Amino acid sequence: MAAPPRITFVTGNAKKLEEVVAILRGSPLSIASRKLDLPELQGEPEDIAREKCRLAAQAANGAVICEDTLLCFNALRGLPGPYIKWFLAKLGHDGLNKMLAAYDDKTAYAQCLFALCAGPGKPVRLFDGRTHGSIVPPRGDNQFGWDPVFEPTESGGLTYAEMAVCDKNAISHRGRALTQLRDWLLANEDTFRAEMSRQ
Ligand SMILES: O=P(O)(O)OP(=O)(O)OP(=O)(O)OC[C@H]1O[C@@H](n2cnc3c(O)ncnc32)[C@H](O)[C@@H]1O
Ligand SMILES: [Mg+2]
Repeated sequence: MAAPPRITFVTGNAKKLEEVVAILRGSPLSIASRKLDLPELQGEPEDIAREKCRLAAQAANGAVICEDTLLCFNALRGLPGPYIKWFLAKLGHDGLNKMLAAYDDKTAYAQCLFALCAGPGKPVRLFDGRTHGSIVPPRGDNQFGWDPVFEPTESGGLTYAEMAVCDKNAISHRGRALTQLRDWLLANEDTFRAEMSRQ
Protein backbone atom coordinates (compact mmCIF):
# COMPACT_ATOMS: atom_id res chain seq x y z
CA MET A 1 0.00 0.00 0.00
CA ALA A 2 1.30 3.50 -0.88
CA ALA A 3 2.39 5.76 1.98
CA PRO A 4 -0.27 8.33 2.90
CA PRO A 5 0.04 11.71 1.14
CA ARG A 6 2.33 14.05 3.04
CA ILE A 7 0.51 17.16 4.19
CA THR A 8 1.87 20.16 6.09
CA PHE A 9 -0.17 21.81 8.85
CA VAL A 10 0.69 25.49 8.60
CA THR A 11 0.06 27.41 11.81
CA GLY A 12 1.76 29.91 14.08
CA ASN A 13 0.03 28.40 17.14
CA ALA A 14 1.88 25.63 19.03
CA LYS A 15 -1.18 24.72 21.14
CA LYS A 16 -3.29 24.10 18.04
CA LEU A 17 -0.55 21.84 16.75
CA GLU A 18 -0.45 19.87 20.03
CA GLU A 19 -4.19 19.23 19.82
CA VAL A 20 -4.09 18.28 16.14
CA VAL A 21 -1.30 15.77 16.80
CA ALA A 22 -3.28 14.28 19.71
CA ILE A 23 -6.54 14.08 17.72
CA LEU A 24 -4.85 12.39 14.74
CA ARG A 25 -2.85 9.92 16.85
CA GLY A 26 -3.45 6.42 15.51
CA SER A 27 -4.85 7.62 12.18
CA PRO A 28 -2.98 6.73 8.98
CA LEU A 29 -2.46 10.37 7.96
CA SER A 30 1.04 11.79 7.68
CA ILE A 31 1.09 15.38 8.94
CA ALA A 32 4.20 17.55 9.15
CA SER A 33 4.03 21.06 10.56
CA ARG A 34 5.39 24.44 9.63
CA LYS A 35 5.32 27.42 11.95
CA LEU A 36 4.18 30.39 9.93
CA ASP A 37 1.93 33.26 10.94
CA LEU A 38 0.05 33.92 7.71
CA PRO A 39 -1.77 37.16 6.95
CA GLU A 40 -5.53 36.85 7.46
CA LEU A 41 -8.11 38.58 5.31
CA GLN A 42 -11.05 40.33 6.97
CA GLY A 43 -14.59 39.26 6.16
CA GLU A 44 -16.69 36.10 6.26
CA PRO A 45 -15.11 33.13 8.09
CA GLU A 46 -15.14 30.86 5.01
CA ASP A 47 -13.38 33.49 2.88
CA ILE A 48 -10.75 34.06 5.59
CA ALA A 49 -10.08 30.31 5.85
CA ARG A 50 -9.89 29.80 2.07
CA GLU A 51 -7.53 32.70 1.49
CA LYS A 52 -5.23 31.70 4.38
CA CYS A 53 -5.02 28.16 2.98
CA ARG A 54 -4.30 29.44 -0.53
CA LEU A 55 -1.38 31.47 0.87
CA ALA A 56 -0.22 28.48 2.96
CA ALA A 57 -0.11 26.22 -0.14
CA GLN A 58 2.02 28.82 -1.93
CA ALA A 59 4.35 29.23 1.06
CA ALA A 60 4.78 25.48 1.52
CA ASN A 61 4.71 24.76 -2.23
CA GLY A 62 2.75 21.60 -1.56
CA ALA A 63 -0.24 20.03 0.15
CA VAL A 64 -1.35 21.87 3.27
CA ILE A 65 -3.97 22.10 5.95
CA CYS A 66 -4.58 25.14 8.06
CA GLU A 67 -7.36 26.22 10.35
CA ASP A 68 -9.18 29.22 11.69
CA THR A 69 -10.79 29.25 15.09
CA LEU A 70 -13.73 31.50 15.91
CA LEU A 71 -15.52 32.27 19.16
CA CYS A 72 -19.00 33.56 18.36
CA PHE A 73 -21.26 35.26 20.95
CA ASN A 74 -24.91 34.73 20.06
CA ALA A 75 -26.01 38.02 21.67
CA LEU A 76 -23.51 39.79 19.39
CA ARG A 77 -24.70 37.90 16.28
CA GLY A 78 -21.52 35.91 15.97
CA LEU A 79 -18.92 38.52 16.93
CA PRO A 80 -16.03 38.52 17.82
CA GLY A 81 -15.97 35.39 15.59
CA PRO A 82 -12.77 35.31 13.52
CA TYR A 83 -11.46 38.38 15.37
CA ILE A 84 -11.40 36.64 18.77
CA LYS A 85 -7.58 36.56 18.78
CA TRP A 86 -7.40 40.36 18.93
CA PHE A 87 -10.32 40.76 21.37
CA LEU A 88 -8.68 38.24 23.70
CA ALA A 89 -5.27 39.91 23.42
CA LYS A 90 -6.66 43.40 24.14
CA LEU A 91 -9.46 42.65 26.64
CA GLY A 92 -8.45 39.40 28.36
CA HIS A 93 -10.84 36.89 29.91
CA ASP A 94 -12.60 39.47 32.09
CA GLY A 95 -13.11 41.79 29.15
CA LEU A 96 -14.74 39.00 27.11
CA ASN A 97 -17.21 38.51 29.99
CA LYS A 98 -17.85 42.25 30.24
CA MET A 99 -18.71 42.42 26.55
CA LEU A 100 -21.82 40.39 27.42
CA ALA A 101 -22.71 42.31 30.61
CA ALA A 102 -25.59 44.13 28.93
CA TYR A 103 -27.16 40.89 27.65
CA ASP A 104 -29.01 38.04 29.39
CA ASP A 105 -27.87 35.66 26.66
CA LYS A 106 -24.34 34.45 27.49
CA THR A 107 -24.40 31.61 24.96
CA ALA A 108 -21.66 31.23 22.39
CA TYR A 109 -20.20 28.66 20.03
CA ALA A 110 -16.65 27.74 19.19
CA GLN A 111 -16.10 27.09 15.50
CA CYS A 112 -13.15 25.59 13.71
CA LEU A 113 -12.74 25.78 9.96
CA PHE A 114 -10.11 23.39 8.65
CA ALA A 115 -8.98 24.07 5.11
CA LEU A 116 -7.28 21.47 2.92
CA CYS A 117 -5.46 22.15 -0.35
CA ALA A 118 -3.34 19.82 -2.54
CA GLY A 119 -0.94 22.59 -3.63
CA PRO A 120 -0.61 26.09 -5.09
CA GLY A 121 -3.58 26.92 -7.34
CA LYS A 122 -5.52 23.76 -6.34
CA PRO A 123 -9.04 23.85 -4.88
CA VAL A 124 -9.47 24.54 -1.15
CA ARG A 125 -11.92 22.31 0.77
CA LEU A 126 -13.40 23.40 4.11
CA PHE A 127 -14.48 21.32 7.12
CA ASP A 128 -16.59 23.03 9.78
CA GLY A 129 -16.72 21.84 13.42
CA ARG A 130 -18.77 23.56 16.14
CA THR A 131 -19.28 23.24 19.88
CA HIS A 132 -22.02 25.15 21.68
CA GLY A 133 -21.68 26.56 25.18
CA SER A 134 -21.58 29.73 27.29
CA ILE A 135 -19.14 32.47 28.25
CA VAL A 136 -18.38 32.29 31.99
CA PRO A 137 -15.90 33.89 34.42
CA PRO A 138 -12.49 32.20 33.96
CA ARG A 139 -11.93 28.78 35.56
CA GLY A 140 -9.33 26.07 35.03
CA ASP A 141 -5.62 25.46 34.61
CA ASN A 142 -5.23 25.12 30.86
CA GLN A 143 -4.30 28.57 29.63
CA PHE A 144 -4.85 27.91 25.93
CA GLY A 145 -6.46 31.09 24.56
CA TRP A 146 -10.06 31.52 25.76
CA ASP A 147 -10.40 27.94 27.14
CA PRO A 148 -10.96 29.24 30.74
CA VAL A 149 -14.06 31.28 29.75
CA PHE A 150 -15.81 28.77 27.47
CA GLU A 151 -18.10 26.20 29.11
CA PRO A 152 -19.41 23.72 26.54
CA THR A 153 -23.06 22.66 27.01
CA GLU A 154 -22.07 18.98 26.95
CA SER A 155 -19.17 19.14 29.46
CA GLY A 156 -21.19 18.68 32.64
CA GLY A 157 -20.41 22.20 33.87
CA LEU A 158 -16.65 22.29 33.18
CA THR A 159 -14.89 24.93 31.10
CA TYR A 160 -12.59 23.71 28.32
CA ALA A 161 -9.70 24.70 30.63
CA GLU A 162 -10.98 22.37 33.38
CA MET A 163 -11.36 19.37 31.08
CA ALA A 164 -8.74 16.67 30.47
CA VAL A 165 -7.15 17.21 27.05
CA CYS A 166 -8.66 14.01 25.65
CA ASP A 167 -12.14 15.00 26.90
CA LYS A 168 -11.85 18.43 25.28
CA ASN A 169 -10.65 16.91 22.00
CA ALA A 170 -13.59 14.48 22.00
CA ILE A 171 -16.18 17.27 21.92
CA SER A 172 -14.21 20.26 20.67
CA HIS A 173 -14.76 22.41 17.60
CA ARG A 174 -11.26 21.32 16.48
CA GLY A 175 -11.86 17.61 17.09
CA ARG A 176 -15.11 17.74 15.10
CA ALA A 177 -13.68 19.62 12.12
CA LEU A 178 -10.53 17.48 12.01
CA THR A 179 -12.53 14.24 12.12
CA GLN A 180 -14.45 15.39 9.03
CA LEU A 181 -11.21 16.29 7.25
CA ARG A 182 -9.62 12.95 8.13
CA ASP A 183 -12.68 11.00 6.97
CA TRP A 184 -12.81 12.94 3.70
CA LEU A 185 -9.12 12.32 3.03
CA LEU A 186 -9.35 8.63 3.78
CA ALA A 187 -12.38 8.27 1.48
CA ASN A 188 -10.93 10.45 -1.32
CA GLU A 189 -7.23 9.69 -1.19
CA ASP A 190 -6.99 8.96 -4.93
CA THR A 191 -8.68 12.25 -5.89
CA PHE A 192 -6.40 14.16 -3.54
CA ARG A 193 -3.24 12.41 -4.78
CA ALA A 194 -4.22 13.19 -8.38
CA GLU A 195 -4.62 16.87 -7.47
CA MET A 196 -1.23 16.82 -5.72
CA SER A 197 0.57 15.42 -8.75
CA ARG A 198 -1.19 17.53 -11.42
CA GLN A 199 0.82 20.66 -12.33
O1 LIG B 1 -1.46 30.66 12.83
P1 LIG B 1 -2.90 30.35 13.15
O2 LIG B 1 -3.25 28.90 12.92
O3 LIG B 1 -3.86 31.32 12.51
O4 LIG B 1 -3.02 30.52 14.77
P2 LIG B 1 -3.66 31.74 15.57
O5 LIG B 1 -3.20 31.64 16.98
O6 LIG B 1 -3.42 33.02 14.84
O7 LIG B 1 -5.21 31.35 15.57
P3 LIG B 1 -6.48 32.03 14.88
O8 LIG B 1 -6.06 33.04 13.87
O9 LIG B 1 -7.37 30.90 14.42
O10 LIG B 1 -7.15 32.80 16.11
C1 LIG B 1 -7.86 32.09 17.07
C2 LIG B 1 -7.65 32.63 18.46
O11 LIG B 1 -8.32 31.73 19.35
C3 LIG B 1 -7.37 31.02 20.16
N1 LIG B 1 -7.73 29.60 20.12
C4 LIG B 1 -7.68 28.77 19.04
N2 LIG B 1 -8.14 27.55 19.36
C5 LIG B 1 -8.49 27.60 20.67
C6 LIG B 1 -9.00 26.65 21.56
O12 LIG B 1 -9.26 25.41 21.20
N3 LIG B 1 -9.22 27.05 22.83
C7 LIG B 1 -8.96 28.32 23.23
N4 LIG B 1 -8.44 29.26 22.44
C8 LIG B 1 -8.22 28.92 21.16
C9 LIG B 1 -6.00 31.27 19.55
O13 LIG B 1 -4.99 31.24 20.56
C10 LIG B 1 -6.21 32.66 18.94
O14 LIG B 1 -6.09 33.67 19.95
MG1 LIG C 1 -4.13 33.42 12.95
